[in-house]
Amino acid sequence: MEPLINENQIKIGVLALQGGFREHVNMIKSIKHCFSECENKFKYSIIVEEVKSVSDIKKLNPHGMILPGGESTSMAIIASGNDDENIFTFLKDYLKQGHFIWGTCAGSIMLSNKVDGQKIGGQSLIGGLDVLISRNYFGRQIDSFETKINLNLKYGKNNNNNNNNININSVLSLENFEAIFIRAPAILDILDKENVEIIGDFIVTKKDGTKEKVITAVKQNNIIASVFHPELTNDNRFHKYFVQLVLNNHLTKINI
Ligand SMILES: NC(=O)CC[C@H](N)C(=O)O
Repeated sequence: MEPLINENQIKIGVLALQGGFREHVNMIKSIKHCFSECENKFKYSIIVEEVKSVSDIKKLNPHGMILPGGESTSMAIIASGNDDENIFTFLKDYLKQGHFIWGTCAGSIMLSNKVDGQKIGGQSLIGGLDVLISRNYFGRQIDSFETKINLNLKYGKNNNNNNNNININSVLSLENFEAIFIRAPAILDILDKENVEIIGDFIVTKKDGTKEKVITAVKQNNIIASVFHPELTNDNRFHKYFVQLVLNNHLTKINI
């Protein structure tokens, strides 16, 4: 018998090769439901699963994916050592199909087109995000820190369907968001100024007392990157924002 398919579901896959994937799964689980912003509000339940291989991803068929923090070099090695298809290659295609991917910390490095401080000999990347990222900008593990930052989470310009009532220009402003930086990267340069939107930055006081503005979160169409770890706090608003983006994108695709 065919399994019953619940149409009102949004499925999120969390890449579980290495690093802080469980925390993301728990954060998404804490959301439970999201709602379409169309005239007839539909309630969607949220399914989240760890995925370790291309066949896991194909089986789940997620509407959106999260790449956790950890160690981007280790994840690249694990991804290429699998007998299965290479996950990074698969995720490049997944992005091209217009699905959303959110990378946190190591995840944001893997999504970047240009990486400063790569391991010797280079490291394989998924790419797609047109920024220059510095892999260990804030130093070593011992230099990890927490701070409050402001975020302006944008719903974006990648919506060409006017039939739904999603307000694509709306911005969710989060003040004093607890941001945890662990061997964190920083986005040093935006290479495609037209398409990459800055959704988070803050002023760092460097060891010599000078101040510098660093970019901590960006959006480029269906790619979200944050260099800090919202999954390690008790605040699920960034995760809610991501789920809402994924749902809006899904509604655009099915033309609601
Ligand atoms: N917490 C993290 O994800 C650190 C990322 C690490 N700097 C890397 O290169 O992968």
